[in-house]
Amino acid sequence: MHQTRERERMEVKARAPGKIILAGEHAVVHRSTAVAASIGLYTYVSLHFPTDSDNDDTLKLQLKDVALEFSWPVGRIKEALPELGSCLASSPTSCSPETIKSIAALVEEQNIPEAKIGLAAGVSTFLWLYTSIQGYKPAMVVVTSELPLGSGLGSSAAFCVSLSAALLALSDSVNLDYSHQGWLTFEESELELVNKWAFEGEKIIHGKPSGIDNTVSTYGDMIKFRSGNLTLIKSNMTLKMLITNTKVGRNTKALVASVSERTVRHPNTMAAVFSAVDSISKELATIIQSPGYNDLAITEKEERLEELMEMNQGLLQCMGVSHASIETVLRTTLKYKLASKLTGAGGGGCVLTLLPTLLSGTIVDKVIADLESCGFQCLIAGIGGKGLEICFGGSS
Ligand SMILES: Nc1ncnc2c1ncn2[C@@H]1O[C@H](COP(=O)(O)OP(=O)(O)O)[C@@H](O)[C@H]1O
Ligand SMILES: C[C@@](O)(CCOP(=O)(O)O)CC(=O)O
Ligand SMILES: [Mg+2]
Repeated sequence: MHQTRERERMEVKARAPGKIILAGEHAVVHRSTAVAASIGLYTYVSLHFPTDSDNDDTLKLQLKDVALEFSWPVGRIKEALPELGSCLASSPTSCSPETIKSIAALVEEQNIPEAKIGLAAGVSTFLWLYTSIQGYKPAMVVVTSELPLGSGLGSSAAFCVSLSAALLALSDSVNLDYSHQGWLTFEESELELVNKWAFEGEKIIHGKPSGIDNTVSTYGDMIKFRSGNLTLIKSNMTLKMLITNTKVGRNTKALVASVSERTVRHPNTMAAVFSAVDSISKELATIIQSPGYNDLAITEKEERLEELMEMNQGLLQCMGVSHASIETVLRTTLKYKLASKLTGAGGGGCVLTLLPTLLSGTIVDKVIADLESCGFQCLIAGIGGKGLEICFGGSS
């Protein structure tokens, strides 16, 4: 009882990282192996409940990056979603098609500008996760992100993971030390619960997610992932990747669906493509984990990785998810003998380029200048860092 009162006065902030997929995107949806690493760019979700004296009966959502604010009277949510609100936070369930429709009506009432309509899926996911975990309770939720949205760096998963974590942190389903100062990590069983809810959220945004993005965002580091199972990868080499954002917008759900449609049309051929990707991911994981004793061995490992990235890119092209802007990045980096592949869903979005250890800084600067002269945006992010963390603040 005391804990419940304490919780009501808390503010919680959760942060979850984005990711890069080193090999295996799309094929991982069709049960092939993929390798992903978290990156040092985060989405932050803060949550607090109004006090009785605030006399506020609305659920508010602020999406700072896109300058949008939403507000629903909790009575309206209860009326539209009477089947939710029983707060079974400890047992994640899927959102039924009927509930999706009712949620869509609540989102439509908010009149999202046409140019930002891609956000509707994120707002629907928010309403689903919020009501399932916290019920019909007034609150203020604020979201900010260092990740570009809809660019292949897993902003949707970072959103689902940080949101699920903040909601669970102030629920009965987890037992946390609210007096802890600074960032705190969840226990294994709590991470598992967050990851399951985040996966249910990703289903609303991706349609048919593999679960790799929410898993790497939850646990951090580098992982090998296949059919819902993860293996932690202990990297034995320093991997430096240049990330180029083509800034061509695209939508993961549509791209995942287009690969599935191609698979229905050419089942045997696509099975061979997915199987080749599976081998690429496994080989890539083996190389990253194998010891590299000296510069020669490291250069050899990097050359193998480059070849695998090129082969993976070719197979992604076979799946129909490359794009003219991605091809421009590939051509540009090839001028400097550097290998690249798209990362995430493709169709625009981000491209990875391996920067070998012995590559001079001058060349890196030249490639970046060349890519940026095409209108692209380059960044070098830390790979394989922390996963989900939370932090308490507020009036206690
Ligand atoms: N910070 C955020 N605020 C609001 N919605 C978000 C945020 N991050 C992600 N989303 C949702 O996720 C969608 C992008 O997901 P997706 O197409 O899978 O691309 P990616 O995961 O590569 O960024 C956005 O259109 C939006 O609906
Ligand atoms: C294409 C896919 O493999 C990764 C999608 O990543 P992103 O949403 O583009 O960051 C889909 C998935 O695994 O759920
Ligand atoms: Mg996504």
